[in-house]
Amino acid sequence: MHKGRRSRRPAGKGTFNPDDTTKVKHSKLGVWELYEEISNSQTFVPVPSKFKEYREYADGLPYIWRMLKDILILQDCHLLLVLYAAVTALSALVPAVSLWFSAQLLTIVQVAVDTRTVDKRFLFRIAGGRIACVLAVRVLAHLQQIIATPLQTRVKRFYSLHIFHALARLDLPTYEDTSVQRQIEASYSRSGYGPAWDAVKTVATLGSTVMQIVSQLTVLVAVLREQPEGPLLTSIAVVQTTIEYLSLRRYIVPPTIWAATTKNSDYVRMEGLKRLVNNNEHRKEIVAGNLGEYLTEQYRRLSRKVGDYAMDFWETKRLYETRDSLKLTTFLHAIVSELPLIAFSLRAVQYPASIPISLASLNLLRETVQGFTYTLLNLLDQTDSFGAQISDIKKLYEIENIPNQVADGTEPFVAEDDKVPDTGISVEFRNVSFKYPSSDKFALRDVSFTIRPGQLCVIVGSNGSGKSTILKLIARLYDPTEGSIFVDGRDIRTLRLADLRQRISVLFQDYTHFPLSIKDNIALGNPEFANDDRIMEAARLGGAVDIIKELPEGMDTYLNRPVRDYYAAMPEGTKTLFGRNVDYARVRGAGGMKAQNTTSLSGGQMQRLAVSRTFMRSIVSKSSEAGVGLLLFDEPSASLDPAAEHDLFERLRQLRGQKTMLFSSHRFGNLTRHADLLLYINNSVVEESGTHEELLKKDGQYAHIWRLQAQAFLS
Ligand SMILES: Nc1ncnc2c1ncn2[C@@H]1O[C@H](COP(=O)(O)OP(=O)(O)OP(=O)(O)O)[C@@H](O)[C@H]1O
Repeated sequence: MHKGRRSRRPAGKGTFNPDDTTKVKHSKLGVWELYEEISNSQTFVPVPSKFKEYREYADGLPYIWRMLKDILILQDCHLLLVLYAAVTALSALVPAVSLWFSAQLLTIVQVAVDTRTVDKRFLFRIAGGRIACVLAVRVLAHLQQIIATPLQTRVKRFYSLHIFHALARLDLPTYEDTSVQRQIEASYSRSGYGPAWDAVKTVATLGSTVMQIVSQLTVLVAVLREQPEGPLLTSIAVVQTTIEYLSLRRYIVPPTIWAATTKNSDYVRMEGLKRLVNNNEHRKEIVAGNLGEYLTEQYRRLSRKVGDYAMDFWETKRLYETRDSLKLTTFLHAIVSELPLIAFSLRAVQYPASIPISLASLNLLRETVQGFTYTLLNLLDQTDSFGAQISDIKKLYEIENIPNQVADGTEPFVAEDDKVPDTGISVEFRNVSFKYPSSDKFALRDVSFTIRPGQLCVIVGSNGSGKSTILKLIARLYDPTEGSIFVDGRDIRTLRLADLRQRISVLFQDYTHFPLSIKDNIALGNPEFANDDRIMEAARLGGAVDIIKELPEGMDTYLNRPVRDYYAAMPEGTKTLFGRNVDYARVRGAGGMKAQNTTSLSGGQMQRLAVSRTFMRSIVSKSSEAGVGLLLFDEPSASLDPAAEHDLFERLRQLRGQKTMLFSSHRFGNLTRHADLLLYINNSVVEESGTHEELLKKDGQYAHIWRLQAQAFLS
């Protein structure tokens, strides 16, 4: 992501269509195509166009108030905040004091011209005062930093927790919703300290800028009033300030909405080749395929073809900006900024007696105008970004209230008297159809079936037929588009989600390995119930004990360490560091480098760990803690070898007791023969259902595929 200025307006509504030439300006920068929204605010109309924006921000103000209240109750933050405000206010006053000293110097010069005498003590006092001002700026800036550090860390910690909680509670369709994703994104600011701290800083800077302007203006008016050329000086100051502001603004304001892409296939290919040789993942193929020379030749050819424009977007943009800066307007600006000097020279010719004082006034004026321009510019800039920040803060607080799309039910669904039910849970699908939120296609169409308590049901079907979807709907990750699902005769939409999920255990086909230790990965199957012995038992049942023993840190091993090691300039002989392999490709890339942080296991080994987690949840907890009555397994044996698969099914059968079990599989055999109910699903529809024998007798698709697989096995 671009580290420069952020676009200062919050993302608006509507869409950005690069092909719409009425609204979007297209330019070509080297290999890049830049599309910029033609925005009215580009033509400088600051005040009226901003009113609408400000009104929008106004409804974010209550959130700022809430933020301040939240920050004030954090440990010591009220004191720190008061100190921070005090130091900021003091720093804001320094320029005016410094200006006042400059004016005093002017008076001394004036007196000297008139009387040919200098009050030396007064002069030293003033000079001392100016030096003190310079020192004060440094000291105050340092103090501000010292106070800000603990403050920003605490604010950041507080809001990290806030965001964590807001995210952890989101359900799947809500989390996948792009508008929700955008809202989440806004709650992280580019500065890295979160929108809350950014806003605090902006409020402080805004206040200090206003103070600076008012105090400087007061001093300036007081000083210039006593000058014979007062009105002339003031008008020149205003003109010059405006010109400077406008010319600076031209460079500072980026178009609000823009996009850049490259359609240069040679450049894209070049970048692809670069990644290919830089990434360890592909090294095996490069070496085995003897691709080194070929790749270099390709790269050389492309590099020659694309030429000097083979630059990333920001480099290209900088290049073009440098060229733009040579425009006529920049020359004009340079000339205009010389005007005061010319005006005063002419004046001096006219009234030679006023030369020293005019020059001194001119100097004072120039110094002030400079400071003034930047302060003013800052103020306008800050009100802009402050508006955007208000809306970010609003989003930050609103993520707490994002409603989950799968609405919670109200009825309890726990075992009566906290006892584990002896029998499993029954499941019924009644005319269920379902489309994923992001898709127009039905993943399930009019599916109806009933699994009685304690039955073993296997759903078979080809890839993409809808097997996993059935399991996801039972766990209420999504709600059916049409029809209803019942567990123990009760509509799952009426049941409390936490209760429902507590009584179901699911092993997903696309299970993921959490970036935590193996121990945590297993324990999270049922964290409240977990202890070392139970985790070990779950690992044994999942067939993962041998794999874990092989690992350097056993149960405490992180397969994906979420925190990277950083190192630089390692001698080439250092193969491992902190027990992990040193990644030289990354060391080469930059100074301090993130290190390789994965320990690889095979697909089957990973699956055993995932199965152990499921055992932790469903089987180990035979006592009342979990009360699981329904086990859902989505292709649990897909990556297991036949012996491991056989063992797994044996253990599952022995341990499941009376619980209802539902498997999805596209392998026929071991499991399907033992099933009480088989559902053969094809193209989103349940086409056949019954026991293995019944379906063989029926001689339909199931029988056909069964015979195909049996033949393959026998031949
Ligand atoms: N998150 C999703 N968003 C949109 N479409 C999806 C999503 N997940 C699955 N689908 C689509 O829904 C249909 C059914 O998918 P499902 O995962 O239930 O099939 P499956 O029978 O389990 O397949 P496999 O044997 O490959 O696991 C497929 O067409 C798939 O592309």
